[in-house]
Amino acid sequence: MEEEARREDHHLDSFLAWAAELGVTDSPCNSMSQQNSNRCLGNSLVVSHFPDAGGRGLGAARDLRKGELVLRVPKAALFTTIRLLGDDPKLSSAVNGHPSLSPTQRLGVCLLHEMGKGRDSWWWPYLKQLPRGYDTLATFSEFEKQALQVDDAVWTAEKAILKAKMEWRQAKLVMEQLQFKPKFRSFGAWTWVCATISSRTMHVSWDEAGTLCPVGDFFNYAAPGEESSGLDGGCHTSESFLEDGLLANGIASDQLTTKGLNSHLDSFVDAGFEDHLAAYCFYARRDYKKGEQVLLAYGTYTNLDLLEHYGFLLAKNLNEKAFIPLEPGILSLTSWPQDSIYLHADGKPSFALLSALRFYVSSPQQRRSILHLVYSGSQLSEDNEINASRLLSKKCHEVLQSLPTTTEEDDLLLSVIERIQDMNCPVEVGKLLCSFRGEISAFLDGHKDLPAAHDKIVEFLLSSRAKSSLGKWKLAVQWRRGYKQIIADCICFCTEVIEGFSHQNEVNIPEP
Ligand SMILES: C[S@@+](CC[C@H](N)C(=O)[O-])C[C@H]1O[C@@H](n2cnc3c(N)ncnc32)[C@H](O)[C@@H]1O
Repeated sequence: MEEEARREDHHLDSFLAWAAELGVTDSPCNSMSQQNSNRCLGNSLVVSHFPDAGGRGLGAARDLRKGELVLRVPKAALFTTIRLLGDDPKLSSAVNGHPSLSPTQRLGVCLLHEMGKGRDSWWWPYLKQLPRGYDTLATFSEFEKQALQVDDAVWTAEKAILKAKMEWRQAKLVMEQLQFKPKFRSFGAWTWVCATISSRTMHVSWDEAGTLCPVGDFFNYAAPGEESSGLDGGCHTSESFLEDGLLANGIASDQLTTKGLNSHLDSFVDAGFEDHLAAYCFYARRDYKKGEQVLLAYGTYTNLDLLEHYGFLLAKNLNEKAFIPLEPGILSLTSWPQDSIYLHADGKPSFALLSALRFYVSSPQQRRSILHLVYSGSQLSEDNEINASRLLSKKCHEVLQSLPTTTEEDDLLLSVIERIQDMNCPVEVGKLLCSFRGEISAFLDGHKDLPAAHDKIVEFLLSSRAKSSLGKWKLAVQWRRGYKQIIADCICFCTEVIEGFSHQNEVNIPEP
């Protein structure tokens, strides 16, 4: 174990030295300090481990101020399709010979081609830093997918898997033509490459697939808007650094100082490629104390989005939404787009959902005259509000009853999964297996090739294959647990609304 950690540290040091040679730096523009250093970090950022927020990430090497430029990754260090094809005429002619490939497929083929070169690749120090496995939905097995329980989520996973399979079949032709070794043209390799691209690329204007950005891709995620509830309260970030660069917002490089940026913070984006500096630039979204993790807002995502594209979810996600099945009658009466009809993270119905319910429970004779009130979000009457809340509560109860496990069962399951994940002693795993056979049986049934003997099952539960699957199973259970919590909170919200009206009526009853 120690030997492995030492090896990883050594690889990281070599990578940071390699990046420094390419001009990657966390020093201010025009600073000479980096010239004496064989590492690209240390002035503003350090690589650290944040077990509860993304694992490896970048911490503040000193106190940082909101808007400070904290990292520059020059174009020469960006892993893009154009660069890779430009460096390799054979690769270029093969990839360009398949014009139907999407930008992501093209980048995927380039990345697998480079991986296939192993140590001979110029990019090897960087490639060694990429994760070996991912937990994105496209990598979920049938069992892990079904563990999501909610139809919408299972379907999202199914679509992600089907998309990866389709893209792989198309890309396989060019990978065969380039004589990739079987390991690098397998479906497993393709899901790895898709997850790498989906979770690590950054937006550039010249390629829809984006760019891999060495060192820049060490930043972990915090949802946009969180910084305003943190230290400073005033910074509005735009949607995502995947979307827009600072210069796209019209800021010239000579303004790239904290002071210059502050006047532009209303349209603040924490990262983007800047033509003037020919570099990908990263900015502090808020003030940071030395040692704190410096985070980026990759975009505004629900937990299912995060799981699909990045393979993780947030315990507290203000952008979380829960969609509940509603009969077509409710949906067809309004013109709200379907994706605006959901429950917020705190269980309250979205504006569109509440309006749709108010309209649905109103009498057909009334509907024409109240339409403008419905669209403006007004309450229509006490009865209407109570009926809308009753209907929503009923729908939520139906959803919870239709799911195979309760939140309490999910909590127990999560604690069992965590205990197995933490164990490395066969005797302890054996005991846990005896105590929680019921909970674990679905997981074991999901691994069809497993021998029935107790000691073989224990051996399997301690294997890296089981650990990877346990990690995905846990994510699926955490996701459905969060979904059920929102539904339960919505039931409480509806009860409060209904009780609020009866309480008002009691107060208003005139004295006899
Ligand atoms: C761009 S990379 C960030 C660096 C990554 N931790 C690494 O070691 O290379 C994005 C990945 O980091 C992890 N990650 C980022 N932010 C996270 C967070 N807030 N919580 C958990 N995992 C996170 C996810 O695995 C995600 O796919």
